[in-house]
Amino acid sequence: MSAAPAYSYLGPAGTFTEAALKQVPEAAGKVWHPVNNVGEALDDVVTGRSVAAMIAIENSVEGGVSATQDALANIPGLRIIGEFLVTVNFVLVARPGTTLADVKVVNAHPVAYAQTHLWLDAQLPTHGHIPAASNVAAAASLLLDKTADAAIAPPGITDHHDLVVLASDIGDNPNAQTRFVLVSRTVAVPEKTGSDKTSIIAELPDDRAGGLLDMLEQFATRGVNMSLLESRPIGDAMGRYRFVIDLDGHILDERVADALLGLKRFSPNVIFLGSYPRADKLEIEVTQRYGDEVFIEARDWLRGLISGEH
Ligand SMILES: O=C(O)C(=O)Cc1ccccc1
Repeated sequence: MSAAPAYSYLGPAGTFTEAALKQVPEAAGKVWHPVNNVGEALDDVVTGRSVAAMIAIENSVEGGVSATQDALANIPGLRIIGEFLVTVNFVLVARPGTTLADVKVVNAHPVAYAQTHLWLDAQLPTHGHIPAASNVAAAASLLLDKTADAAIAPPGITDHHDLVVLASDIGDNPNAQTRFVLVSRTVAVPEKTGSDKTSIIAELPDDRAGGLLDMLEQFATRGVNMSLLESRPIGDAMGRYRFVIDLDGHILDERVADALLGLKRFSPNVIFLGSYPRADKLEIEVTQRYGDEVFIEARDWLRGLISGEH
């Protein structure tokens, strides 16, 4: 383990991931490791090179970041300890002297590319695409070789590199946001704050009618709202999927704990990724029927019946 606590993030400096890490007060003044991909970031956490890694997990335009969801499903011993939102917009940059008419090939991170395709299709209908490891790596590549003529990058990129902006605000959705999570090694869950989220990944026991409904019912009957439900192929055979789920609430909320117990009773694999404070600070309100007291009273009632107290 490294001497000073370090934090890993998708680099180089200037990425949206770095902007997310800047929102973490505990990371201020610590060593920050720029890495090339999610796997490397999580490997730093597993090996203890870093205490935590910031990784993109979902964006408001494209949905879940599949590389992140798959890595969290496959690497044991990790916990999400926080989430952070970054508003993302993009510029098209090029080497000085390039004009928009010169652009034949665009270097871009696949997620950024997917979020700018309306603009690209309209303005550069015949362009080619070279994928990059990050938004800043895309821009930096322009100064390394001439395989691409332009790159999609965060607006602040010209502070880091001698490039010119050919077009600004090229994102398809001006309000696009990306959700990042801070991931550490498995730790005890933090206290609940009243504004929490719980992330899990679960598999179904077999391929029979109503299996997914069985899973969803665990949450519905306990008043637990889902804010994300996505399927990802397990990868071992065609047609086998796991479900990536975000729940409103904390594992220390009785209704969430009870729903997880219900799920665990029939799912062959429930991965608990963590309960952590929400980025949107939304207070989770539940009707009295799903409050902690009602679950506790019901358990006491059952104990009373068994012990003969009432
Ligand atoms: O953090 C970055 O800048 C990245 O390259 C990943 C990314 C890509 C697109 C939107 C948000 C994050």
